[in-house]
Amino acid sequence: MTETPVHPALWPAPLADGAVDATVTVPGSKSVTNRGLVLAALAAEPGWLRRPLRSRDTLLMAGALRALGVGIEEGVGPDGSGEAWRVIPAALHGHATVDVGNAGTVMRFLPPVAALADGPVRFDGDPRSYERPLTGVIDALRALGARIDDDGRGSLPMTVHGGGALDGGRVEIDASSSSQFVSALLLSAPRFNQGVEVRHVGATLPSVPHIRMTVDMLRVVGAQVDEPETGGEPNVWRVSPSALLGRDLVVEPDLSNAQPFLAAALITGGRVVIPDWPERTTQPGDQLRQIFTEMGGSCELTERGLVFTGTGRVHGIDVDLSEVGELTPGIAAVAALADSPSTLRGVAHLRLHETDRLAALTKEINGLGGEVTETEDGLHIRPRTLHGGIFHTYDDHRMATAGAIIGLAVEGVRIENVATTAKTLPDFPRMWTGMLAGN
Ligand SMILES: O=C(O)C1=C[C@@H](OP(=O)(O)O)[C@@H](O)[C@H](O)C1
Ligand SMILES: C=C(OP(=O)(O)O)C(=O)O
Repeated sequence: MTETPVHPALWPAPLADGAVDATVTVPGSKSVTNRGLVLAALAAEPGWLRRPLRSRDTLLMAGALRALGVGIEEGVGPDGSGEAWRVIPAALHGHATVDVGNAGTVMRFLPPVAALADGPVRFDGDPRSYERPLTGVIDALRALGARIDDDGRGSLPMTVHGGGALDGGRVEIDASSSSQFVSALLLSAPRFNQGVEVRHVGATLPSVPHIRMTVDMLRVVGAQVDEPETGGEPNVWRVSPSALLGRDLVVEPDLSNAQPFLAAALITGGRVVIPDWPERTTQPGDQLRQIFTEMGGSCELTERGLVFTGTGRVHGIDVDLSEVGELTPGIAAVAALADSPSTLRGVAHLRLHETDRLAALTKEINGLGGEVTETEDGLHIRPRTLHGGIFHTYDDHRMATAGAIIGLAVEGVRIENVATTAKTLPDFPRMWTGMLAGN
């Protein structure tokens, strides 16, 4: 978290005037869309990405790949249904510039791709991107044969001097500050001359389901991956060199972006249906079924999608969120409205996300009269009667949606810069008012 920003745009978060009852169609997953784009760009033949998320993070990814020479065209999928991107791989060229914005997936997943380009690729982004950890990727790529000029900072801005190919091989990294370091190396590894063996040597590893998502998606495009969860050595992933297939991939709804809508049902004692909730998924948001059930709701996976129902009673929770860190802001918001205290653990690395999320949540919930304290690796939240006020977002999409959740139950909450939700959910304000209108 940097200094409290001054922003003219204050969005009055709507107060719920009863139990919500709505069906909310949630756009595609950011994490799946950006992995899908990278894998399709590295494939040996064209592929399709259907129902991709179109938000700041994914448009930055598409724009960067186009700058490297990849064709990404608008179209309908091969079966004629649904919006789609057709991805046409090409020889990756250098002398390009990549704007990462504040997208972790772009700033981590693309430097290995740039190492395969045939010239320099300059990476730059929002001021916050300079502060987010990147050394794991930079050091690993150097060890695998890449030349990177970062002026010794270990962070953005930097230039990757693509050599047209990369040796690859064995590398040790400390991914305790971001699972995306591991995902980044694995995603491009089929194109490294020797593939890769990544060994994580740090004390902790956050967001493991996101690494599982990387492995699953690599396998879908034909890559051979050895990994801990299917009998491999703990903390070691191996990807063999191979050509990748061009696939027709349908992107699942973003389950982490379903969170505020599920929270609305939980808090108001209402019901929200999320169509197309996958039966099996590596998305961490799937764990909301369990977490929000423990906090007082109930859910059922039906043909219509996930039906989530609340009673209006919300319980506190003691939970380790290390696997699902990106759900923390929404869970903290619900916990602030609960009937008992909560402890959220295992998420120290959130201090280096879009903003310092632990500091930001503490400051903003306490600014509304709450009692949140930071612990070494999370938050302790004692519910208090909250009052209205400005909820600052620090350019963090999940801070904005967390404020909206609180605003359902607390009159007079105004969200500063709700437009920051465009990072992953550009239509959030309209979707939110639509849900409250019962659409
Ligand atoms: O690989 C991914 O798509 C993501 C991994 C996680 O990052 P960290 O491991 O840095 O928490 C998650 O928080 C982020 O929203 C998306
Ligand atoms: C941490 C997040 O994003 P990023 O991909 O930028 O790391 C997030 O979406 O909560």
